[in-house]
Amino acid sequence: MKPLPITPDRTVAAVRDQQQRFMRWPDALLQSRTEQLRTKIKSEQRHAPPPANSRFWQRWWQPTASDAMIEAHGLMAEAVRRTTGKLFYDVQLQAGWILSSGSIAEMQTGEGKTLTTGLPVFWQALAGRGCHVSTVNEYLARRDFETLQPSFDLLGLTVGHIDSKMGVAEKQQAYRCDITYGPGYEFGFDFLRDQIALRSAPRRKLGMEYLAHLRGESVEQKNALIGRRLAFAVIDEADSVLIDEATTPLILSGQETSPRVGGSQIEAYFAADRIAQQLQPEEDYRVASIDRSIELTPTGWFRIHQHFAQSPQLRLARAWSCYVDNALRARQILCRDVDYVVRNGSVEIVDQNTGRIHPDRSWRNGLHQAVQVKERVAVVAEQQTQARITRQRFISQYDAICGLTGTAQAAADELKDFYRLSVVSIPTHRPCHRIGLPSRYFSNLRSKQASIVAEIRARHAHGAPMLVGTRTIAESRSISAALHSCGVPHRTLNGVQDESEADLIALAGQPGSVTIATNMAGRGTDIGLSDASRRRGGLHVIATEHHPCSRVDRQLIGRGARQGDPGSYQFFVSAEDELFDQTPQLAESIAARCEGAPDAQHDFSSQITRLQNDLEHQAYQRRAQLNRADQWLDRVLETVAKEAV
Ligand SMILES: Nc1ncnc2c1ncn2[C@@H]1O[C@H](COP(=O)(O)OP(=O)(O)OP(=O)(O)O)[C@@H](O)[C@H]1O
Repeated sequence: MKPLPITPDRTVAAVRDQQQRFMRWPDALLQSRTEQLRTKIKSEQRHAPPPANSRFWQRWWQPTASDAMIEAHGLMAEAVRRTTGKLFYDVQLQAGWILSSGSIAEMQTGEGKTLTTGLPVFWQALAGRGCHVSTVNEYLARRDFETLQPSFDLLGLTVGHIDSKMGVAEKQQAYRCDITYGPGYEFGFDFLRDQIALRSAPRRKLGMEYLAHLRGESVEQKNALIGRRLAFAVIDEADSVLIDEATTPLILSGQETSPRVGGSQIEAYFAADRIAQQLQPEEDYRVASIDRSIELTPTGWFRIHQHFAQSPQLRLARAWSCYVDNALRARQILCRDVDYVVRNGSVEIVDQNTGRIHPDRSWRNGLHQAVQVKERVAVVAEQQTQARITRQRFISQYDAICGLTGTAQAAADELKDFYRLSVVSIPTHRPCHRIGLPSRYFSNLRSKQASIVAEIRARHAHGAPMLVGTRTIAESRSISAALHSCGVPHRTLNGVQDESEADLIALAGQPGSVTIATNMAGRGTDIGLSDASRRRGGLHVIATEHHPCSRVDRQLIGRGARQGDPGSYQFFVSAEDELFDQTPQLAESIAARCEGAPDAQHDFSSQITRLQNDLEHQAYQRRAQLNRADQWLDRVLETVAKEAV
């Protein structure tokens, strides 16, 4: 599909004209018009030239931009109006056009991306090849699905939703729909599950596929696959998925069926934990500040092997130093209520990007077991990796994608280089009234937290709703405990709370409401304000530290002052924040200037921006390296395939 010339005004006017026309039509007529469009697009598809064999997107037929696209957008806009009572803003129609043209639309936080996705999704779903709406978590997948399901129903399209707790049959049903909502990682895991099924399925004899077709059986049913061909995806929070998580692999594990070393393996984890507690930092091992990797010194190396020689009964599945490395990582690097939580007698990983807890995930190669030993919970068998894929590589399996986010421009070059996607910025619907208060700096964490609590108490007295964004669960707990002790009522959203996420968010915009939240309330969370809250200045966001990536900071402050509402934010920074781990000079300078005078007017914002830029550049280089490795792998696979022919 060729990118369309962007003529926002003409496009918006044309879609509005179509919608005006449809406003007079009864529901049944909208449905039959959808059916006609679907037939037209399918016939175009049948007569399209064969696929070009390129690696990236748009290698298969895509519906071309035409009057049909304008009409489809008009139909969807009208269906949304009838089912939600909301009339698309001009900026949403513009963004819809950009998305249907296969680009990334940068819409500021709170501008209504959920409804906007309906436009490209409806358009692409007409081709009947399945369209995925990929969100960053299950809560958003369900919320967005429930928001737009009535509109798609009205137009006669089928729509489903997947989550990690569903069984195969339920998922298959959702995947057979025209549109499927789900968290991006779950689409990836299902893809891996299908790859495994395909690998182990017996090869069919020539003609069997056709016979199955004549019997009315679909190939997917025959193979008991979960999903189907990856045709088109709309990626919500595109920068998080395509950039921040690009190098995080999706790993599908299965329980180890034949443990290689039996019960003495468990003893090895414990022995490694014992020696790890005896090793001395700097003398026996060093922790690298850049990637937090652990390196044993020659003395440490000697000590661990001396220890091993005294335990002849230990039988190992890997080198002894790996056990000790895991035990050191578990003790020195991974922190409870930061990297993981301990719940119901098991260790559950916290996703650092989303703040969500994933009970079904585990660290590999014995690290998870080392953490279980440290926490003295039951040690479970190691799991074998069955299949893995990087997110970057998984996304490249789609024929075409488009995406939305509030923070894409900063990553525009990378999106172009790696994914061949252009970024188009969409203006805001109403002017933004967000007020940024000067950051406050402290020499240590203790004085920072005391000031945060004092600030919350003072603001609470005036009744403005507040969102306090913390980096870790531990910090959310610590601020919560401090507020308890001074009698400030509040709620906590950190993945281990008892209340439902939706209920907490529904209350967060009420006057006087104080919500302490980890990254769970970062991207996508929509905090609705009451009129009384607007009169008190809207939502005030307190960010308890800077994230290494400035886009994550912008997402957090973007929870307030949405769509022209009032709102404000302020950062609290301490010299002991994790951000400064790699720049001790900056930490020392903040500590020295703030010592004894925490509220003096200091400004380190330009140094912090520079530091964030440096860290983002380092992360970019890691992703570029992975991308090169992926391209190399593709070339190898292509060569192997050619030689096989
Ligand atoms: N056309 C519209 N008319 C009225 N309200 C709208 C319209 N579009 C969206 N909204 C409302 O605006 C709010 C924000 O929408 P939404 O959560 O989709 O924003 P977002 O851009 O996805 O935010 P974020 O960047 O935080 O993910 C919601 O309450 C939604 O119902």
